[in-house]
Amino acid sequence: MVLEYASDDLATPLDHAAQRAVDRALSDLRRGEAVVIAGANGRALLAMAAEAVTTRTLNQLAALAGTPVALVLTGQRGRALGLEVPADQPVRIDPPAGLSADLVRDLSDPTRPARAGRPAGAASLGGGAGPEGAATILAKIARLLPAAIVADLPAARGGADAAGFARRHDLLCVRAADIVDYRRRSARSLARVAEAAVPLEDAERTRIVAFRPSDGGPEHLAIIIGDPAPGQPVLARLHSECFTGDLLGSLRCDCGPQLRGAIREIASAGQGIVLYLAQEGRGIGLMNKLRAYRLQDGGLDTVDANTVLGFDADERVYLPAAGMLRQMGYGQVRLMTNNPDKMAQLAACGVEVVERVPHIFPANGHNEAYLRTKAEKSGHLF
Ligand SMILES: Nc1nc2c(ncn2[C@@H]2O[C@H](COP(=O)(O)OP(=O)(O)OP(=O)(O)O)[C@@H](O)[C@H]2O)c(=O)[nH]1
Ligand SMILES: [Zn+2]
Repeated sequence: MVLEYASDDLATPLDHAAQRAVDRALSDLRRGEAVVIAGANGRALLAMAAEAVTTRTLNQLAALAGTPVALVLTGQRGRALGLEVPADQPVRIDPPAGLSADLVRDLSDPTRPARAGRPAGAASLGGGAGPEGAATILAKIARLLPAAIVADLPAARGGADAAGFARRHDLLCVRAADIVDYRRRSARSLARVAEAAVPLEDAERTRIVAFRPSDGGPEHLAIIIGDPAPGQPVLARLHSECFTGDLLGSLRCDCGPQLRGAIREIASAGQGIVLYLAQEGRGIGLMNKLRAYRLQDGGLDTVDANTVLGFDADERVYLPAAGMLRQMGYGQVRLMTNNPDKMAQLAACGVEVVERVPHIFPANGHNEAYLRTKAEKSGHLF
């Protein structure tokens, strides 16, 4: 997922109302409630997270909209179900026999015991995301399975005035375009909120600077070791949160050694920065990462497990990282990574990568296949 830095990003004022609407919609979605998503040309949908659906809420949604409910999946999930559809376009499934809560769960969650077959009534939605695509993006940002139940809101029912319909039924109305823009805007609203010295076992001269977006989105940390000079290339590690590896010492990945190793290496170089980014599970969230592990235990590799769940192989965005570095005065980095995509994305977000510093740790008896897949499929340079 590439979200490029746009040169007018810092100049245009943040649309707080748009960000607030998306943020509130995220929380409604996570509670299993419906939201109204307004697209272009007066099209509007009622949407609900597939993961939270029950027979009762499915029926409520259909009654409220007065139209049949459909399931929206990502193209990745559609392909995993045997549909010949583009991976990057949403798929809408209107089964002729209707949808039950069990069918919704089986089609959207590959960790369920019942293996879903190829669904009937599926159509790929080309030509941009539209409100259906926005519904899957909303589910992703909410760290849910990337699937939604939707029902068209006909004009006669209030679809032409989606905001009015939402108000009458005590629902939130959010614009599809604002959902699509949410992460880019959120990164732009990051501000330093707290800072303290935190001497570490391996790096005593360490400060932690905490960043928070003004829209209630995820908070990220800069771990600053020594006194790296602003305006000069800084030795930096962009570390994606990994609860299992960083905190518990999980042997399924290489994150624990990479985090501690980066701190040690930067301390011995004298100065540098570790950004600790809230993008657990390559951006799919911890719950979904555990689902991906489950699929890996069934034989899939780390990339296929993500796509079978309906995600891209890597859902991370680096705008927050770039924004933090730039706010602290660092426009150039010597990046500790084996991942060429990380370098390209940081560069696309306006931070120059002047050098790649390899960041390789030995396999541990459990993560050989994981590391091999990163090299073979994700282009990691080991
Ligand atoms: N979805 C998913 N995420 C994983 C899996 N294993 C580890 N992760 C996550 O992957 C991220 C670790 O990636 P990083 O080490 O930052 O980056 P990288 O792409 O490996 O590149 P490097 O900079 O070379 O380390 C963390 O967010 C982990 O939680 C997995 O099997 N599935
Ligand atoms: Zn990990």
